[in-house]
Amino acid sequence: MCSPTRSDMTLLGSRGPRDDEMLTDGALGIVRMLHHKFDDARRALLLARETRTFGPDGPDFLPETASVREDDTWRVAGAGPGLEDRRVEITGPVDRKMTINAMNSGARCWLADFEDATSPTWRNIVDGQVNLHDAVSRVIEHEENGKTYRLAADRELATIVVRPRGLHLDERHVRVNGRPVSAALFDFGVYLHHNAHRLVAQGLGPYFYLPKLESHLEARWWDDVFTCAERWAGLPHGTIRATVLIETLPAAFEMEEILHELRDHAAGLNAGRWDYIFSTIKVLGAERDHVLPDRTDVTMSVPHMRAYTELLVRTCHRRGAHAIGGMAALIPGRDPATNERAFAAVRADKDREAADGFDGSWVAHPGLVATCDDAFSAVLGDHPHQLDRTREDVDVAAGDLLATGKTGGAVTASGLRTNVAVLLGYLSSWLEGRGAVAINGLMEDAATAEISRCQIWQWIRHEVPIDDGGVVTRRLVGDVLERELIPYALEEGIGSAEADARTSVLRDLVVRTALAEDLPPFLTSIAYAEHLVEAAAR
Ligand SMILES: CC(=O)SCCNC(=O)CCNC(=O)[C@H](O)C(C)(C)COP(=O)(O)OP(=O)(O)OC[C@H]1O[C@@H](n2cnc3c(N)ncnc32)[C@H](O)[C@@H]1OP(=O)(O)O
Ligand SMILES: O=CC(=O)O
Ligand SMILES: [Mg+2]
Repeated sequence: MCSPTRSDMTLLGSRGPRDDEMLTDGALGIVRMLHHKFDDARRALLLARETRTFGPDGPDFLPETASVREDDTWRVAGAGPGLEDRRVEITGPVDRKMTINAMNSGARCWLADFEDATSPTWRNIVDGQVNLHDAVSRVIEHEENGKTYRLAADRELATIVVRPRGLHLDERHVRVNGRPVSAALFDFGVYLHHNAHRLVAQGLGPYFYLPKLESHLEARWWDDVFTCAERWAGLPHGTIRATVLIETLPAAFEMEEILHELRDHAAGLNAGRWDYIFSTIKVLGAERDHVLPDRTDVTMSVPHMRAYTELLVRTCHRRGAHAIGGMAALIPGRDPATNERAFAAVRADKDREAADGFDGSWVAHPGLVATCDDAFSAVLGDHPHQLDRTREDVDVAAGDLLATGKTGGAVTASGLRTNVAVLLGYLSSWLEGRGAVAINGLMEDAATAEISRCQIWQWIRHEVPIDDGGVVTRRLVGDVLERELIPYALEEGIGSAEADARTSVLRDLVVRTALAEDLPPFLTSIAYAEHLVEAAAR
């Protein structure tokens, strides 16, 4: 095991008032140890993602792991204490006010998000750890607009499930021998160090959501990380519990294997629908037969999305794991009529999931907790889950997961304009440090922005005809982009240096990530390196 001294470690980010409490020798010691033990393997896994190829029809179930799928005898560890009933989970960034609001929301769990909902500025990341530590210690407070926020004494608080950043992201403000550490290991290690023992003493545990996995080998990597971190921290094996997001197309073909690799630590799987659509376009996008219509037409009831969620429930329940549903993006706002439609749409989404056998689901806003709770309670009653519904009726073949051609819908001029507008709106907010934002009554985050970007790329690549008689070309998108940039220029003052600077950053990011010949794997990797990293860490 590596020594906890950290003479080879450098911190390059700005200092906040409470950093000394978070960036302690103990916290950095575990990050450094994990870096030495696991970062080469992480980089090898990322390389394997780049070089992985699929057959002409796309991914398939792996022949070499058939025995894992066929073996009926193994089960996962399942829910840890405090995770037995997950009928409603709220998600959100680790911002101080939202931490308190999420904990108090009445949801059973809170997905505390360093990933899709967080813009990973160094300050957001370290302050997020401060907020989590204060929340776990039950001392968190916040003042805003004359209101004091504190944890409710009169109701059960949400169980915290932390989502570290994905394997593809570096944390450039922390270096070991000059090399950035993995953002995932940083988020995981610092949280575990500061909170695991206190959580266990509270009758809970260190719980994690694992985002954007692409193979069971990545699950094996995480399992090794957990086992090593448990030993380092003096926690019994299996104290850590993970819920894996099945949110990439290749992972949908390896759900069983992912659970098997993590079986001593696995609590469940989640149907991360937005990244799943993004990944589907990324993996199949070069094939004309797989062109997807406007985002609004890629609903959860189209055949390939349905196959994915049905298989997820069946796989989970066969192995004793919770199946957690995904995010309906509609959120309440100020207009009562719009709200009524949003509540009805979210209710229908949660009703469908509950009827399909999911054990709980996600909401993006405290105003939707009751809607999700009602939908699941109507099916679960007093039972904490429905693991006994084994869904043996489900029979999903590879072709069902790849049946994008049966999606229906259309590519429209309005869908194209929306994709450009959402991408700009999201990027603009992300660059200012907000990783989730409401646009036109919908929650937008890194995953939904990725869909917009990839759809633009896919439609250009295939010169897809649109409803106004035209065809999507780079030139057409360029025109739409210039029109959609006007509000940003107006905000700064047309012709001003600020307007030029803002629009040129946004334009450049869209051009390089959506209009490029080859689709870059992640928008956030490019934008992070160029725009979020503080000067000292570039
Ligand atoms: C694809 C995926 O990965 S989904 C998961 C990742 N995405 C997310 O987690 C998004 C979560 N949702 C959000 O971040 C927010 O709801 C947003 C940004 C979309 C909208 O936030 P706002 O514009 O602040 O909404 P709104 O003004 O209606 O909020 C009302 C109150 O609810 C709070 N609130 C809203 N959403 C949340 C949330 N998810 N968690 C906790 N509190 C919340 C606000 O802080 C505000 O509190 P206040 O009244 O005390 O000031
Ligand atoms: O993380 C969730 C998703 O839908 O993406
Ligand atoms: Mg996601």
